[in-house]
Amino acid sequence: MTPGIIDGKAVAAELRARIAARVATLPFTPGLRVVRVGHDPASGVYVRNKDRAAQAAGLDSATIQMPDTATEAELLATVAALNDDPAVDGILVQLPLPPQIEAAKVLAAIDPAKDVDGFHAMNAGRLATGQKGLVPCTPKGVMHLLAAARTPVAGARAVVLGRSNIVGKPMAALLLAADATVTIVHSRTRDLASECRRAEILVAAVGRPEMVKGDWITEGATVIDVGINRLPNGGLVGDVDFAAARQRAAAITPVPGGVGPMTIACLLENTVEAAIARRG
Ligand SMILES: Nc1nc2c(c(=O)[nH]1)N[C@@H](CN(C=O)c1ccc(C(=O)N[C@@H](CCC(=O)O)C(=O)O)cc1)CN2
Repeated sequence: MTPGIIDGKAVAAELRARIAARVATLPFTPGLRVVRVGHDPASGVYVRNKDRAAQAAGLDSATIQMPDTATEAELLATVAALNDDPAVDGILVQLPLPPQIEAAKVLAAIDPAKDVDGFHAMNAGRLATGQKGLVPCTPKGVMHLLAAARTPVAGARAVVLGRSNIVGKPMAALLLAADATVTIVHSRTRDLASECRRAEILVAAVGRPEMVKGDWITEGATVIDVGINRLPNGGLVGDVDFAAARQRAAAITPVPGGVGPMTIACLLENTVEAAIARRG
């Protein structure tokens, strides 16, 4: 591992190996179903990678492909059938969905016990109130990366840039549960740069290419870049200006190869947790 660079691929590979070892000891095979609607190319890559990783870990995994023209009612009927299927422990509906389908309605229809994305309001509420539940994969992966980088979280000043239901809010809740002092900042925050400079842990999840500049980083901070932004030339960059930020950060995640691989590893972790909770 390059000093200061948090190798998400390596941490994810270790986690996937631990999960595979755990699955091998179970008296049942955890089942995962990923539902993809339409043909968004990036979603195609992510869904394929999820399926491969799940099968490699010994899960019973399959993708349900629905056409671009699928209606909300058809998707809800698919979710209902998966809710009722005893062989299925985890259900994930890949986002984004086509415009004719209201994502919130579909996510609310997933059985919270099978909601391996952790997006259902029941699981979000459990996380917010410190109860056990399924936790969204990307923020969960970030907590694993902080542990791997040996970044102390308890008592640390953590700043989360972004307030989405999928990353920003659950990220803040997890950091708070780990006793960090947490600030959420966003596009309407006054003087974002000064707020970020206060961070000992900075998590950028805003979806704007290289928005976080090198001089927003305090010397010795741990910087976690959740952004995956595709440039017109086909390259990928995060939300942080990596080259500049790494000069100041004690530890930083690259893009690609940082948080992304952890999202998939944590999906497997959630599926196994859901299976154990459901099947005893
Ligand atoms: N239902 C969900 N939909 C989406 C989620 C999610 O967690 N649940 N997150 C993203 C997409 N995503 C997983 O679904 C995801 C994105 C990126 C990666 C990843 O490993 N990225 C690589 C780069 C890959 C590339 O070249 O494009 C990396 O960062 O190294 C994994 C999963 C939106 N939808």
